Amino acid sequence: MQSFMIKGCSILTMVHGDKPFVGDLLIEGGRITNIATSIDQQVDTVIDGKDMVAMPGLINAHNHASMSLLRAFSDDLKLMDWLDKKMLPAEARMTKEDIYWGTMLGAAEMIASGTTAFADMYVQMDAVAQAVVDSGMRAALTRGLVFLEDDGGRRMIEALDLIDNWTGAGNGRITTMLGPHAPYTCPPQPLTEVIELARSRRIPLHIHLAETLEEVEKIRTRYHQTPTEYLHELGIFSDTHVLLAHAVHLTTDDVRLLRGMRGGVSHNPVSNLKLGCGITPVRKMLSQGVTVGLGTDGAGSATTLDMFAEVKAATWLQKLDSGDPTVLPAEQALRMATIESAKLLGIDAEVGTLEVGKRADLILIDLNKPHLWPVHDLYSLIAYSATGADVDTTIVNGQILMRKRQLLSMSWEEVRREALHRSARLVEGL
Ligand SMILES: N[C@@H](CCSC[C@H]1O[C@@H](n2cnc3c(=O)[nH]cnc32)[C@H](O)[C@@H]1O)C(=O)O
Ligand SMILES: [Zn+2]
Repeated sequence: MQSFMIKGCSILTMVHGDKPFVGDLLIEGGRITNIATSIDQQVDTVIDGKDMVAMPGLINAHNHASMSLLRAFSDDLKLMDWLDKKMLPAEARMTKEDIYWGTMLGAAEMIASGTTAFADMYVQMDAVAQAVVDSGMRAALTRGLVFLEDDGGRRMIEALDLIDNWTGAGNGRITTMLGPHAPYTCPPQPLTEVIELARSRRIPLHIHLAETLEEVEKIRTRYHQTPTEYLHELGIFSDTHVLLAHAVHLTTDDVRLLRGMRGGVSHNPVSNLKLGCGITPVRKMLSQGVTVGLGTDGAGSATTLDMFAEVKAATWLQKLDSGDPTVLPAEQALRMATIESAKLLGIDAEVGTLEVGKRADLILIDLNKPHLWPVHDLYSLIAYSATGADVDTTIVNGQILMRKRQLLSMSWEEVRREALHRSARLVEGL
């Protein structure tokens, strides 16, 4: 594995309390081995960090990467119409190869916009995992489990196959979870079985929660509970690491049920805004000590996987909701997109900050642009002015996946061609 040094860049470690400074970063054997104002050491490659900001790669805590094939195909619909009338019929046509190339398209977009790791819930997970290995990204993968009809246990078998066959693949870049899809697609009995299995095998869980008012009504009619109470009563928060996606419609009492939980919430503000879902009670969650990270959801709904957009939307929404521009300041919003999301994926010991000993998952942002000049407060500049297109270099596990905006782990021409003809077939007539 190559050793290399990034010289003379502004460094945002994203370690709480660290101040930005100009210095060098040394990467050897896939890990960060030194960070200092000046490092004198022979390396294979030196990257000039002039006008660059180095920071941890962004971590997308909730995605369905392969849905990138369905980007901009059915926007401006209600969530349940979008899902039932458009997504599910298109997804029913997806082959393993479609899902591989859809995930490659998602990975291309993520790498090109500075995301180094993501949590994904989908089907045909061998194809997703292979795309993660090939693209060089890091991912926490789940086979989504919908229990609306008897499938003879097929989905569960696939979920466990993913865990048995792919955990640790790609030099440890792949981790796995169990993914009961949502309270409205998982009745009590199978959901209890999944929770028990997760507890006994110490497997983390990934589940959608309380995304729409429609869901809240459905669960109230069926079980006379809120979606959060439903999960709580089945014991989901007692011992297991749980990644909750959305968690928009939570009462104050619901938020209290999350206190002390392992894992936390992936807040997906762009998707919530676009689908008109509501405003997630992020401030209440934070005040109860709940970990809140950021995610995009699939490009089929969010239409973009650019985590810089999530950072902006997250902080703006809380400022608007509270009428107080001091809440969720830039630095905190950026921490949500890095180390807090890393905690949700259970990989914060390895990534999420720039620290000696951690895996080298980092990005360089090019400041030599009119909208990123001059530099006063770097956190503000990155949170409020930068977009994914300003990322110059993306590194995962010490491997350079994009340099000077050229994707290196895949052929963009090939991904582009495959995505085009496959997506056309998926949506034909829908
Ligand atoms: N349909 C599969 C399970 C797939 S899990 C992932 C599912 O999540 C769906 N999905 C994507 N975004 C959202 C969302 O925001 N809320 C709810 N479901 C979503 C997506 O369309 C996909 O079908 C089965 O029956 O085996
Ligand atoms: Zn989702």
